[in-house]
Amino acid sequence: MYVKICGLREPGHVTAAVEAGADAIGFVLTRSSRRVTPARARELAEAVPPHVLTVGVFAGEPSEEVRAATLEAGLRAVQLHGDHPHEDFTALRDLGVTLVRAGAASTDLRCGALDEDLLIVDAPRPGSGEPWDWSAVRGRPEGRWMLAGGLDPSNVARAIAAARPWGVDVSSGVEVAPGVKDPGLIRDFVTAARGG
Ligand SMILES: O=C(O)c1ccccc1NCC(=O)[C@H](O)[C@H](O)COP(=O)(O)O
Repeated sequence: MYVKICGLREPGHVTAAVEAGADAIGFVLTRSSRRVTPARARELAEAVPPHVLTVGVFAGEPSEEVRAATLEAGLRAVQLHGDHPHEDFTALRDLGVTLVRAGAASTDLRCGALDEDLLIVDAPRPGSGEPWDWSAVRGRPEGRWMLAGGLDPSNVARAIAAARPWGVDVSSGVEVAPGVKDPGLIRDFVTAARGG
């Protein structure tokens, strides 16, 4: 099970995610209480080993802004939320990073439909921690897709059983306060996602 921990802001939490065995870690570079600057994302990402994907999270910014922030932060992946058109993915392809499309269950559920490499099927309000009916997408998404939205260590196994995703993505569910991650919850989430 591929596991992404999103919205990291502190070096100790990045270390906790890497040591717990996360496959990807996300830095929010869009409007959010979890937002970090590209310079801060670079500092945080510098200690991350090459096998872990470092992801910049965006929502609605023009592709030139996404490109500039991704290069400044030195990240290995771009995650676009919202109604980004196909052209935005095409425009970012030459960056040579992994392209991730994120949207609610009402969007096109075929991974690669907009030439993205990975798909995240999320709650209507990304990063809100609000659970939704994960079983509603069971059997519908195609390709490499992650389930997100309201997951936490106590429900992630049930969510996986309900939706049968390729991977999972979490932010609020490993926090003790809005925007404040907890190393123990990060470890518990990764363990639970992998059936431990
Ligand atoms: O996390 C945010 O604040 C955020 C803001 C705007 C766009 C995307 C955002 N997060 C994207 C993520 O990948 C989250 O991990 C995902 O939406 C799940 O969030 P949660 O329900 O809090 O676990």
